[in-house]
Formats: sequence, C-alpha cells, structure tokens
Amino acid sequence: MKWSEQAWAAIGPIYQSIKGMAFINELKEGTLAVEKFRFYMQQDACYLEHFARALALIGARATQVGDALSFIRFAENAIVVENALHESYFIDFNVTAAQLPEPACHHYIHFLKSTAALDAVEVGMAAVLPCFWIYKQIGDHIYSTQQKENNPYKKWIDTYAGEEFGEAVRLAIAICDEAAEATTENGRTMMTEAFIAASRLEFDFWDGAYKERRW
Ligand SMILES: Cc1ncc(CO)c(N)n1
Ligand SMILES: Cc1ncsc1CCO
Repeated sequence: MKWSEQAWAAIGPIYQSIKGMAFINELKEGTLAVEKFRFYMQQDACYLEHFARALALIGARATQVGDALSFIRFAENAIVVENALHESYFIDFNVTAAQLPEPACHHYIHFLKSTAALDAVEVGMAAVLPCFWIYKQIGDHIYSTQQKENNPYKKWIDTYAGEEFGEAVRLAIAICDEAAEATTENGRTMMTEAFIAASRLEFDFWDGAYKERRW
C-alpha cells in the first residue's frame, strides 16, 4: 500500500468530523454568518502567507531538484491565492487589512514552519500535505452538494474544487509517496504523525473560525 493511502486511512475519523462541521455545512448552504466567514478569511490570508514560507523552505531543502521546483511553485501559488483573497473576497465581504494570527492559525502556521525547518524534509512534506488534500476533498464535497443558487461563498468553493488545484494536489501526493519510499521505516512513521497532526489543525482552524476564537 502506498504511504499516502495508509496516511489517508489514518485520518479517516478526522476527515469525517471535518465533513460534518457546521462551518462546512453552512458554507455549502450559503447560510454561514458573514462575520464567521470574514474571520475565516482574515485568518486564512495570514495562514496562506506563512504556509507559503513553509513551502518555500521545503523547496529549498528538497533532495531532488524537481521537487524543489514543485514546492517553489506551490509557494508562489499560495501567495497568488492570498493576493486574490485581498483583491476579491476582501472587497466583496468588506474585510479589513490583515490581522495577527488568532490561536488556531498561530498554532497551525508555527507547527508548519518549525516542522519544515527542523524535521527531515519528507516530514515537512507530509506536514503540508493535508492543506492540499483535505481542501481538495472538502472543496469537491461542497461543490457536489452545494446550494447552487446565490451562494455568496461560490468563489471560495470554485477555488478548491477546480482542476488547477486538483493537479497540484496529485503532484504533492506523488512527491510524498516517493519521499516515503526513499526514507526509513521511522521516517515514514514520522511522516504519518505529521500528517495526522496537520489534519487535526485543519479541523481546529475551521472550528476556531466558527467560534471566532480569539486570544
Ligand atoms: C487553513 C487552510 N488550510 C489549507 C488551505 C488550502 O490551501 C487553506 N487555504 N487554509
Ligand atoms: C495548497 C495550496 N493552497 C493554496 S495554493 C496551494 C498550492 C497549490 O499550487
């Protein structure tokens, strides 16, 4: 079995809890309170900036030059998405300039940056993988079950259900599988642990936004 298959199986219960979250359901129905979405977007803009820094660091540390290029491109795209948030959703939803990271965002970005900096590079790759994979799965789930008429959150949904994002996700998974094959048994265990921790932090990020959890 590929590393990615067993890693995805390991987060099965976490993924199911994410799918059942009020935030996700209300986003899909278009009924999510705009205040909660505003809080989410503000935090996500901050998240994307630091996520991009973690991706660039993983790119710099990658053993294969092809992987370095892929991660540098992921980093660029994450900043491009962050800029698009500012140019479109921020205007549509009257969101004010970037805020400091609140607890869920703070925890997640520092987990990603310290893992990317200090752990084996394949562990860093596994730590950022849920950001790709869970968003793709949730994006597809929302897209296929959404309230299609007048959903104010349509643009967000389209970003993550789109084919362009899907391609990046397949590439990130394939890179992790290759890295998992090249490392040791202990390396694979550490990769899975990082993948699980990041998946929990994905849950917590949406939970924090729904509750507008602040310091
Ligand atoms: C918290 C979070 N995780 C993943 C993504 C997808 O890049 C995102 N935008 N925000
Ligand atoms: C995972 C991810 N999220 C936003 S941009 C990006 C990289 C895709 O190229």
